[in-house]
Amino acid sequence: MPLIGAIADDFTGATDLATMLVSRGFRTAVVIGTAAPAEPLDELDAVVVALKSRTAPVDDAVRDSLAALRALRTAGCERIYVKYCSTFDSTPTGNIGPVVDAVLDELGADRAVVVPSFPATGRTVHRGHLFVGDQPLAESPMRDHPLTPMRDSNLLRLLAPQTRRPVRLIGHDVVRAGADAVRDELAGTGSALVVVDAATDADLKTIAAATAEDPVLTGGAGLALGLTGPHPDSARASSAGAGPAVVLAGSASAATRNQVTHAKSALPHRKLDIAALRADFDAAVADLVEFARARWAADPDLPPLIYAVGVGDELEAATPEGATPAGELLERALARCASELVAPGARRLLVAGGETSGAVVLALGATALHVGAQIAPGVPWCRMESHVDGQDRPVDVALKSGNFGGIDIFTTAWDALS
Ligand SMILES: Nc1ncnc2c1ncn2[C@@H]1O[C@H](COP(=O)(O)OP(=O)(O)O)[C@@H](O)[C@H]1O
Ligand SMILES: O=C(O)[C@@H](O)C(=O)COP(=O)(O)O
Repeated sequence: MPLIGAIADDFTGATDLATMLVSRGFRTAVVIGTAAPAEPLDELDAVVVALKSRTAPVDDAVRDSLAALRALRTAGCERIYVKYCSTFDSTPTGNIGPVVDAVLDELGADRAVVVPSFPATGRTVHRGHLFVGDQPLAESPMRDHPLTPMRDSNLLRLLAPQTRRPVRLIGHDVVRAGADAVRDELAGTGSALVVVDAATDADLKTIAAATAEDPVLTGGAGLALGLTGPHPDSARASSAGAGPAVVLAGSASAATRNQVTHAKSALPHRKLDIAALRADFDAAVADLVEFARARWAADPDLPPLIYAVGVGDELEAATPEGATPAGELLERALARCASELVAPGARRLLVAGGETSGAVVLALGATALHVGAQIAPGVPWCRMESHVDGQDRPVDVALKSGNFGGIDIFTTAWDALS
């Protein structure tokens, strides 16, 4: 029976956590929504449920998370890991606090640690303040995220309006005193969500050791660094990696913009045109699909890049009266491009952005992702079975979190497949 059941609030987050769990010795399945894993449960040590709940209305996020929780419990998962973004992406009305509260209530538990820290990707927490590299969260590019602008760096202040429980802090002084000190401090907190400082991998291991008996863990993927599964050699082989490739970049995050701008000098590229999509969605998508197919014909080795924004491009400031919001329109467009490109041959897709990845994978009708080779911290290749136009086709996908990956990831990620 799986030991760990995880509920991830977006698809990039799900594969981020899954690749960490695999590296820590857990044979891990990623399932979409409440789909059952394809593997027999006795061959799994962890199941990660990928939801598209990060920016959903709070009631929907809680409902979907509880459905995932019940499915995981039915599958035999003993501990629950609530995975949210390492930059704590959420709004004042949710969804991190309400989902964690609902999971704790359902399990009859009263407390959970809150650990977004992931030093390998530059996220650290000091006195409850979240840093992205050297910048406090609210001074980082996450300040201007189109869906979840983060305007405060203090996790206690961010979480307080989202939860019914008191929010407390365990600082570095206690963490550096070791797992017993953290465990003692936690024992005295009563019912609470407890933000724990962590700036290094060693801190994450201390917190994981201190919470080894906790039924609920919450955090980014970093906290899983402190978990140890029973199968150290559980990494799966990558797929054959054959077939036409495409990059679909819907993220507006700073790292993705830089990656887009960098890749434009090497890859054939097209920018999504919001006005054209609003004027005639089908025609605008057909144009993008035709572009990609023509580029494959001209040079099968170069993946075309279809993207939303590069460095210096503006986000749409306000949605025109009665129109579909740009974010939703762009997600739908990239999802449709994905299904219309898989049908005629695309077998390798690199998708940038959590919401975008959710839209793409759902449009491709997949029910599970099988984690393969890692491209960068938090970004693995995954194998999935797509179901488009009544046909099943194997596809390799990499779901890249907006802010993850090196500058050249759109041109070099393919090497990890061969
Ligand atoms: N030019 C733009 N104007 C408005 N929204 C945009 C623009 N470009 C991208 N977006 C939207 O921003 C959101 C980015 O979210 P997501 O895909 O989760 O990326 P990230 O992982 O960087 O958060 C998506 O909904 C996307 O459609
Ligand atoms: O924890 C993280 O940073 C990622 O796993 C993640 O959730 C990123 O979200 P997006 O940037 O929206 O892809």
